[in-house]
Amino acid sequence: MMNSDSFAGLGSTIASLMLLWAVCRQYFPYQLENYFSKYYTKFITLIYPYIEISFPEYSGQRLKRSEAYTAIESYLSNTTSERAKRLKAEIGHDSDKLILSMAENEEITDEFCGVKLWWFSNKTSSDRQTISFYPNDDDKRSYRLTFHRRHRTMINESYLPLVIQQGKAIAVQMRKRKLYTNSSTFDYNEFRKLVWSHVPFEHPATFETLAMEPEMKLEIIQDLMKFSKSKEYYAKIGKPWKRGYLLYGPPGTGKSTMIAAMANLLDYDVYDLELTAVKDNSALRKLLLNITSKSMIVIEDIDCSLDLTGKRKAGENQQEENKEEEEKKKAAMGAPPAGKDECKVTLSGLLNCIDGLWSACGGEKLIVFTTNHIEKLDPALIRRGRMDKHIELGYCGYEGFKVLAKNYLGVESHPLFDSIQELLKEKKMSPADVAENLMPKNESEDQADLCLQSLVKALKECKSENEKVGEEEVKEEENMEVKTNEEKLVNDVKVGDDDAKENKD
Ligand SMILES: Nc1ncnc2c1ncn2[C@@H]1O[C@H](COP(=O)(O)OP(=O)(O)OP(=O)(O)O)[C@@H](O)[C@H]1O
Ligand SMILES: [Mg+2]
Repeated sequence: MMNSDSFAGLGSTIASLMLLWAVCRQYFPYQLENYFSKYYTKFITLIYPYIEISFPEYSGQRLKRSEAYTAIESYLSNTTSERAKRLKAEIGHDSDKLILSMAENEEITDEFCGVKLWWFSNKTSSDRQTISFYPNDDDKRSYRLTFHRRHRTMINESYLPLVIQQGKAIAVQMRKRKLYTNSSTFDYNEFRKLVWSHVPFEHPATFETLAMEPEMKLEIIQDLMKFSKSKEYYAKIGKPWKRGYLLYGPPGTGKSTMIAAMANLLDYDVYDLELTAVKDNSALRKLLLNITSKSMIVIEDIDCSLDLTGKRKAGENQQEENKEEEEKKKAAMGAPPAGKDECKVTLSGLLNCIDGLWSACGGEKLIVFTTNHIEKLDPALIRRGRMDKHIELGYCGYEGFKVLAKNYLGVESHPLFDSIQELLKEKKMSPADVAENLMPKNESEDQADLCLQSLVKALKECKSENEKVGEEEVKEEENMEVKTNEEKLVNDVKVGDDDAKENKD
């Protein structure tokens, strides 16, 4: 086997030959050029007995990172630390250990069954000048494997499958769970472009610390565990391996906390999708394609994220017309056109991503929506099959209170528990408010007594369900009244406009 020096020597000889050929070829007629080109390739193959395989990070339209590249990256990060001379360092899974991996444009050797191989981490940068705080999107990375052609079969059939398999296993081992968010980065060409950025996922919530009825908790845990073990089942019934959860209920009832508990239970990454920051349906598709397996896609407050309901309602045309008229008026006054940067994700685009053909990409994943107003959502968005499980998170019950008392005060029984149980039957307080009352205010010893007393006081002052329902009805009536008045006003203005037009005619 050649050593590194002779390998480099051979490389430079070939480079010189190629240069010579490039200079000479312009003096040949094309028939001769074809002839020589054929023999030139044969000649190079004859004297250069090595095979090179390239594994680019992205291929085609850069839609999805190559799985082979990711696996090789993990494999090499494990094997390179002793061999490479230039390394990059990153904090590892438990945040106190550095993981070293091969730097860009660095070469290392590996050995398999006595055969020597070379791995080269290649990075080419675009010549385009961009001003950005983020890594250049046009950098092209790849790994190149070089080996002697006599080992072709062994490398293809044994070594590469082993590298991929070991790489995947290492990736799972070293995996540090992440919380992703879609933020926009400046891009010279497209002006705005979306990428996922991430931080380590460190939310400590678990189902144990979650305040809710024990039967409901158990049912959700069982459902999640069953889902995570059902790869074959989903394949058998011909369904993508995904499950939709809709969490709904008043503010502070634990929807976001439950998402964290679900992610911690299943050991999933969380992709917090901010729909309003997504440019259009194809940007959404691209984002979702870059979500890996074992992930949760979360859209919080889906009713506020987009006007997903309004698009289908009658009267939409009227609204659009009004909008257009307003725009025209603004333009006449010299104002810049609005909505240039507006989010154009549509309901059908979102539905398509949730369970269209694209939804099968990426494997095991949960899609979770949260809302305070389930009644505002389009039925198509939350129908069973799309959002398979609807979970209502309600006001704090006695069982939930007991969990919170144990979490916050470390008490499992207390003389005040009975009166709290009675009060919780009629008063409607969110777990967030209960938790706030149970939070020790200082470090004195009788904190449990004080906190429970303060909770009893707060519960007595809190409104009962009937009062709350009555209040909501009044609010709704008020809203309706405001709406009707607004509509009347718009109509009056329109009628006035029409009259003026007619008079003019
Ligand atoms: N069921 C619960 N179990 C334990 N803690 C809870 C629960 N509900 C709320 N909390 C506490 O209250 C805080 C707020 O809860 P959370 O953010 O999960 O509510 P939410 O339902 O997502 O509210 P919103 O609808 O306003 O987003 C949390 O930090 C958590 O400490
Ligand atoms: Mg929330």
